Amino acid sequence: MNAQSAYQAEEARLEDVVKDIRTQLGSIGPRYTGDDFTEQMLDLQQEERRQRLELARKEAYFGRIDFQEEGKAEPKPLYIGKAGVARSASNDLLVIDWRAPVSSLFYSFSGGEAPVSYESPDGEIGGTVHLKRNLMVRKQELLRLVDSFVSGQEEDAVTDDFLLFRLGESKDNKLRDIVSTIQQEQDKIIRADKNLALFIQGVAGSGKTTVALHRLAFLLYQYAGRIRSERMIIFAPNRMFLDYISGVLPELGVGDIVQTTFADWAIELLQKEVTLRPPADTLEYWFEQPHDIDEYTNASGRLKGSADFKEALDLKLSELEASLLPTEPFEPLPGWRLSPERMKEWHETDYGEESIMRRRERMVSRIKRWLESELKARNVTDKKIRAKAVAKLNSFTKRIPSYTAPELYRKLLEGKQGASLLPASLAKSTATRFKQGEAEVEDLAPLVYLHIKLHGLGRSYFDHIVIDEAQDYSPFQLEALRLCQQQPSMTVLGDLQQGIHSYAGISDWNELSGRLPEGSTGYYELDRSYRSTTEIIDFANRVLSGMSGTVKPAVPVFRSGDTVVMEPCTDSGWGGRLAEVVRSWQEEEVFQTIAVIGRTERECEEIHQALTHAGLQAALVNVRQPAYGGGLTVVPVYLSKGLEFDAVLIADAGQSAYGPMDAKLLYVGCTRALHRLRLLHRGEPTSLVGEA
Ligand SMILES: Nc1ncnc2c1ncn2[C@@H]1O[C@H](COP(=O)(O)OP(=O)(O)OP(=O)(O)O)[C@@H](O)[C@H]1O
Repeated sequence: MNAQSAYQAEEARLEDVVKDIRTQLGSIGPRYTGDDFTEQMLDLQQEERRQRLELARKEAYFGRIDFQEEGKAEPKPLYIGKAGVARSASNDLLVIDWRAPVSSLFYSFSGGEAPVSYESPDGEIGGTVHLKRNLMVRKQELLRLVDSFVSGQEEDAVTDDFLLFRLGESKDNKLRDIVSTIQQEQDKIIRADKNLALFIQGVAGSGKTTVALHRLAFLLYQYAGRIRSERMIIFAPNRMFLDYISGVLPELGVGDIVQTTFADWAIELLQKEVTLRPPADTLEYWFEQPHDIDEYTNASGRLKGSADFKEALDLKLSELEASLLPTEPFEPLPGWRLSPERMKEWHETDYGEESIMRRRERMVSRIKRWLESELKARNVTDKKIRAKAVAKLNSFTKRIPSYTAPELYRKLLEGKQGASLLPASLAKSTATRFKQGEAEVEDLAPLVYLHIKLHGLGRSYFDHIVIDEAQDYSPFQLEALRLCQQQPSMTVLGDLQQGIHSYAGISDWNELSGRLPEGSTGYYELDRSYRSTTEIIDFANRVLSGMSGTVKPAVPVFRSGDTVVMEPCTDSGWGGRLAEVVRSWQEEEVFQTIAVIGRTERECEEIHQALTHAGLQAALVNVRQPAYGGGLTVVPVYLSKGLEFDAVLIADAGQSAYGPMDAKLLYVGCTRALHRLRLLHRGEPTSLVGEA
């Protein structure tokens, strides 16, 4: 079939599919609003079907793969889309969901006549691929068709036309789904087994965040009925980032997954028993002034987040548990005796799996019940005697300790005991702060851990946990989250090379994965960067090479763009030049998002003033007002992490702005750019950039 008739045939099929989808949508009646439970359930199913069909109506499919299963006479064309659709009259599959086992062929097949296979619920299915076709459908119209493989025809070089087209587009202020162009190495992660804690180390722009979100959609499909979206959670570094990624799951037809920050989640779990010192104070401290290496190593966040601290608290918890068991008998009245041995027996046989304070509660009620039955058995009616017995009961049970997590944490950090757990001054200042009910971000992991050990999980049990920017997590945070699952099922992603919060995070993935049972973890690396042009990645790799330790350069997908420019400028001309560059970029009318990235918040204020003075309208992002709305943005480099912009201007890449300790920061700044990167520098350029 020639290209034109192939196009016409696809157009005709698309028309037929869209017509069928419309008919099906039209046949769905109004929503049920009554009280009948069965009707409500049916309505829910109907609503899910409606949403699936709506998704398919917009863009029915994006790919086709003709697969001839072993033993079958002919290949079968399979159309892959965001939602599976069966023909109304016959139940034939018109579109196959991208998450279905057979769809994995579309992502894993990279050409050739050799046999291929995929894992189905009934085992491995083998066969051969005859055609792989990408189809771009928008608003029910076929806009593009590209065959990346046709059996018997010579193969094109490995350029993925569709991917390059997609990457070349300009972006607004939201991350998007990538179902039509998921790459082989990404697909493996998305489809990996649920019952693992997957650790993903990926260079900047390798699609980690995107892949993790697609993985959630996959898990919900693959384990439908066994896991629920309300019991999945995504931890992201801040609310601005949460807003940035908020569109992806709805685009994939997935709702109801909690997306939050560790701090917000922890405060909620602790039932607001503490208030949080604004995280902005910590950020300001670490990013607005210089620090030496020792300060990072001995930072309070590292100490309180360490596995050693967790183990020391475990010992204290064991001591507390032991102290729950009365060593004295309970003797409410002369001659009446409940022995410690009996209480121990209750404790060990009946309350084994309960949380510490729940066991305490049960012990106290049991002692009460024992007293009640004794009073009854001995026929005590005299009110005075009863009151005496109850007073004894109250003073006896009061001696069995009871704590909330903040109370216990504070008690443990006071006095000599505190100095045995943390450096004395740190223990003291933390305990003092807790007197006012104030915690710092770094106290949240120990608090959550203590809370769950003391009071149990409640509703905070998770089927799956995603931790984004996990290089900024501490071992203690992982331990706290581990308590929220019976067995690890996590997607933990990040980039050690972007670990700019080294006053709290890790320097090796093993610090986190080593906390989990052997055999329960998996590790993947993503080296290809999809965000930026080759020129930008090559430049960022130069910055990376200045870092200490082993570094892994990002590998660009071949997409050439503008040369990266380093431009000297004078102090006096700086503000004016910033505005000139931005204005000229805006006049090109090709970029939807432009960022001017400053080193500190103070520098960003200066930049913002200069742009405003020149008549440009820019949004200023800072720690107290982190909101990203697209357009022109001025942002401190440490808040730009995770975001991306069509064009980036690093406001000052001079030696005084980015010293030898700042390679990760500058790397983060440069890798935010998709299509264009320029760096101004006042005075000497930073030595981190090295020689071209
Ligand atoms: N397979 C793909 N097809 C199309 N675009 C992709 C693909 N993979 C990643 N991208 C795009 O690359 C960009 C970077 O993705 P993402 O933000 O998920 O990467 P990341 O690894 O989390 O980056 P960083 O560590 O820098 O925050 C996004 O614009 C995303 O849409």
